[in-house]
Amino acid sequence: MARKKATKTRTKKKASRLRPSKQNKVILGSLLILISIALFFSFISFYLNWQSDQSLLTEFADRNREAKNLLNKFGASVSHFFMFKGFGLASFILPVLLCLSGLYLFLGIPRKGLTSKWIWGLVMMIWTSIGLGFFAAESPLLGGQIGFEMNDFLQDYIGKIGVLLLLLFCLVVILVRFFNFDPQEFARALNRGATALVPERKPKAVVTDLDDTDSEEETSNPITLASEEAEEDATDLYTHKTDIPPVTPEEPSTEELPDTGSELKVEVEQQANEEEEDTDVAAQKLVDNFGEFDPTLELSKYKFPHLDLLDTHGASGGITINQEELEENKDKIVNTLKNYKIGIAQIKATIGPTVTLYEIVPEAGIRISRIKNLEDDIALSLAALGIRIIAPIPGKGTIGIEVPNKKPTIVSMRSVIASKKFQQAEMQLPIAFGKTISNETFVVDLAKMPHLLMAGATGQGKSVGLNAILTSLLYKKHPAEVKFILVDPKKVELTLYNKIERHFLAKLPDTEEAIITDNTKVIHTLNSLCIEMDNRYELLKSALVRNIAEYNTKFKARKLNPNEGHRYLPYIVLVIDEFADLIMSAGKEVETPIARLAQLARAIGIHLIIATQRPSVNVITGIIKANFPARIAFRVTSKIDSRTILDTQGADQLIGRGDMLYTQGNDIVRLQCAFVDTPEVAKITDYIGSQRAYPDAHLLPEYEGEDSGTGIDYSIEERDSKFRDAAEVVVTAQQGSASLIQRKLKLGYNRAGRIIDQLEAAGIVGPFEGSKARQVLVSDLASLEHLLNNETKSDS
Ligand SMILES: Nc1ncnc2c1ncn2[C@@H]1O[C@H](COP(=O)(O)OP(=O)(O)OP(=O)(O)O)[C@@H](O)[C@H]1O
Repeated sequence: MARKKATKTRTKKKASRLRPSKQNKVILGSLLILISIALFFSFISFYLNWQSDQSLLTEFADRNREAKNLLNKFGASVSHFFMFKGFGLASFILPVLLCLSGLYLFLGIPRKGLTSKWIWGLVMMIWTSIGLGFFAAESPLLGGQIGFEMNDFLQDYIGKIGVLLLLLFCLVVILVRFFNFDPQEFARALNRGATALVPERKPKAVVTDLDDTDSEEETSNPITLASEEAEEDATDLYTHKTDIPPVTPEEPSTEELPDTGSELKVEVEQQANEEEEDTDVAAQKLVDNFGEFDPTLELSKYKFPHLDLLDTHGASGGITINQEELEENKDKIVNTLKNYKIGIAQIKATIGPTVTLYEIVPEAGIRISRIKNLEDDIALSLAALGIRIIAPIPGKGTIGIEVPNKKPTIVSMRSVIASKKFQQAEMQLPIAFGKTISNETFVVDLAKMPHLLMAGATGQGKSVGLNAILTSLLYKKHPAEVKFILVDPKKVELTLYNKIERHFLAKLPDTEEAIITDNTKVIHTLNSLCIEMDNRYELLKSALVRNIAEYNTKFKARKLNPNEGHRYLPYIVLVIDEFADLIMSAGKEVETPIARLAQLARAIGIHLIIATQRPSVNVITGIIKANFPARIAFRVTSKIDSRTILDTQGADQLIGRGDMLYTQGNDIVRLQCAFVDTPEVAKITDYIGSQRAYPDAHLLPEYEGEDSGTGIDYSIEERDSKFRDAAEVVVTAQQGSASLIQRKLKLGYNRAGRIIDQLEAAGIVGPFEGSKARQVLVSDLASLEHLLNNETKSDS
């Protein structure tokens, strides 16, 4: 054992001895620089004295003879070898290369790229030597013996013109590959005209910019310069940065920027750049060779559904204005308010598809609460259902009274999909919900919501709303970009989407149907989604990005290696149609994973849409509500239900048939949901389903059912006093084993086993997996804290 160690250290020592130390690099570097200087001078003096020194070449050992070369006999011999026998004038490239290598070593510059400089240097040496041999065949000293002989050799085979063409071709290769010469850029520069090429101009611009020494200007300088000159000229950036200090002292206002600070900044930036450079260059090469990664390539012929699959539902597009109705309602409002001694200074109407908004400005001195209290009286005098009073309208100094139209206009899905707003939406997951009260198409991004809670009494338009969401996404997204998980306990609402299983749906491995209709499968799917979420977080972490959009951009730019597990991540949208049914029968088993997903899944592209008929507190629990800021309320039957879903009343005053309120945290917007009928959905799914598909639905990670463990249901009070400590140990170590808890907390085996069961019941560790340690379902301490806090809140 000891001997092994000794040999190991010996080999290590050997290896480090072979690698030149810092001092040795300086010594070697200076030696190379000095040799290059010696060669340079001896080459120069060779041209002046070669004739007189020629006779000495054979008498190198004779100490009495002296050469005229600056480096005496050594200089004369070496120069003769390189200049006369070798490459002629092109030999000057050699000291340049040696000097460059010396400087790299001396200054400790990373040797990346030096080899290619040597290769290109040698290529240029040969090319110049042949070129000079060709053009100046009568003075052999210019091309050297190699140039002359190679010329001779080539001419024997391809003739003079052949050699000339070959030389020209090599010149192009050198210019393009080594000097990055771009003929198009050159042509553009010529086009810019002579004025742009006035030599004084560019440096002047740099100086004025630098004079400003504004931090923003500093960063913008290299960009403008880089685009005008060479794009990847990193040294340029460096030089401009170091140029800054000499200019700044003249400006009194920039004194607070000390020299050392700016120097430090340059160093740090350079290091970061260098690290990234490697992957960036490799990725750029891949992109150059294969183009950006295209996730849609597998189904590249996929055709998006077209507008004709949707119906107009008799709506011509605009809304018909009934002038009489308008006047009548206005008079009624004014008279009712007059009866209560409320004067109106101004009244204005905005006509929407289902309701008309009358905006009134009361006379000075009238209290808003008085109008609000008259809601029922106004409704009575207008003899209409669904009157809603908004006092005041946020952002405006007016009071709004919404009165339903006698003849509502259907907002067809076709009209919202065709709208410019939806077509041009630059959103990750655009959804066209319908139209606002002022008849504008309302488009929101599901990715920003990031989860949606939808409630409404039966028959008020929930299923149509869900179809509108799914249709919006089907019209905008390629099958590679988004996947749906559909939970449909009623078994009839979402069955049509079965046809697009292999295009757009995701499911658990080894399951027949992608659309989930029974509760155990829902629990498994939710837990599998949690695993997918953790996997995605791992991927994001290793890619050093914060969200799915950045991750996918990086993946498309080929900066992430698929061999390391990276893959293009589609968005996943989980739709649960009847949540009440689910939570009533499965309780915590459903609530816990949903809460976890809702809390954590936003950044990694998993979004939840939950719809329920019964928006009571035992269905929409505190923990769920807290994590679903975006909510939609269709008509509900009581004010309490409206409060549960929206935190305010209003949903009880809606008129049904797609009339809805939408909130994303602050304001509440009244919308008319777009109408998409079942035959239209059938047409869309048929259209998509008939196209070429993936071999299978998108597969979610496997989840081992915890059938044996479902009986464990510890309440919070029953938990062990060391429960929290144990949870922290398990999450920190990311290892769910009883023996770990036993060791760390010094507990007996039975107690540790009990705690593990409690951790499982709390959703912190996964189920028992035989000999393997249990999977830890919480990724870090912050998430654990969050989970436990929410648990206590929802319990109280
Ligand atoms: N946006 C809309 N525009 C016009 N009519 C609508 C709209 N939404 C719903 N309706 C009408 O209301 C009926 C019921 O809608 P829907 O099936 O969506 O209700 P639901 O809330 O899902 O009911 P349940 O909970 O019983 O399934 C539809 O058949 C349709 O006639």
